[in-house]
Amino acid sequence: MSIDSVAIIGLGLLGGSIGLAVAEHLPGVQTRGFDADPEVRSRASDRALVGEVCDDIVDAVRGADLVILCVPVGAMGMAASAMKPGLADHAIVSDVGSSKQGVAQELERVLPGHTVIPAHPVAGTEQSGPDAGFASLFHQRWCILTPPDGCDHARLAELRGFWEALGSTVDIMDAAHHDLVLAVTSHIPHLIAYTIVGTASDLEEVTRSEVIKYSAGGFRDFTRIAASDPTMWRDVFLSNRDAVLEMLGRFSEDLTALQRAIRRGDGDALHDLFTRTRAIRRSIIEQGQDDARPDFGRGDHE
Ligand SMILES: NC(=O)c1ccc[n+]([C@@H]2O[C@H](COP(=O)([O-])OP(=O)(O)OC[C@H]3O[C@@H](n4cnc5c(N)ncnc54)[C@H](O)[C@@H]3O)[C@@H](O)[C@H]2O)c1
Ligand SMILES: O=C(O)C(=O)C[C@]1(C(=O)O)C=C[C@@H](O)C=C1
Repeated sequence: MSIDSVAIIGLGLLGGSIGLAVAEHLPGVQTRGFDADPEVRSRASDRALVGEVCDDIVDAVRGADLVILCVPVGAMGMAASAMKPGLADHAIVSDVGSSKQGVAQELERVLPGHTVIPAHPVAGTEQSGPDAGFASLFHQRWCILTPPDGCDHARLAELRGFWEALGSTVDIMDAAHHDLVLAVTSHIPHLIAYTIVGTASDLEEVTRSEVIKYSAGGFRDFTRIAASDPTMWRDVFLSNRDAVLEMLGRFSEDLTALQRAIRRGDGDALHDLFTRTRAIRRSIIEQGQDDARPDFGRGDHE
């Protein structure tokens, strides 16, 4: 079996980028797409995000070898259920959701007997919608596959090959482990950004518009992350609740330790931590994992 046709459900940042990346890297592969929002469908047609934009989800998935759900994690089950009547028996059903355990359970429940292989391309921006997608989003980025126990090796290899063709490096992981790792590396950083920007805007009453006016450096970076899509992130925190709460407990303890170091004037503790974290940043850059987005750092990203 090979992947000759792909159906993309949800034509926003992720879905649109997959469509454009397939056109660029796998020109022989047909793409069809569907989005629940008619305005998104219209814009997706204008931008030719997929070969054919369908007005009906069942038509979009009919006969497709691979179906990729690119909707918020809270909408995965509903989309899977709606597309079910058109789904071919041989199709691989995958997704791009930012959390994996809940999505996997939902897809297995709705589509028993189908080949479900959840995935998470660890690639994105704070932008969303059909105008946000670009073909190189997955270049030099990880894509984590979380196959269920007993997953067919050949089907897994097909999905791996698909993501590698789009420029990603693929890793295989258990869904629970994925959710714990991503809670630390992605979900809690977003929560911190939402918090700091929210706190600053609450303070604005007191400091007038100074918070916005002087937000040139660190705070500005936080505002980029805090501009991320509210629906997507609401769903991520609801679906990855246990891992996020576990890691948040750990984070709060570390924050309290820092608070104590500042109160006690313990400069060594502060300096030690900041030295350790600077080394981590440097090792990320040395491994060539710095931001690969095409417009990042050019100043027109925001
Ligand atoms: N944004 C990121 O940085 C990023 C990165 C990796 C993974 N993800 C994951 O990718 C998924 C999509 O995120 P995005 O950033 O592309 O969001 P987006 O808002 O840009 O696009 C999502 C699209 O899904 C559509 N949609 C919602 N419910 C639907 C349904 N039931 N049927 C059909 N269409 C429906 C919406 O109309 C919207 O156009 C999410 O699960 C998210 O967790 C996002
Ligand atoms: O770079 C960003 O703006 C992102 O937020 C991308 C990011 C991340 O946290 O790394 C966000 C959510 C994902 O599921 C994967 C990638």
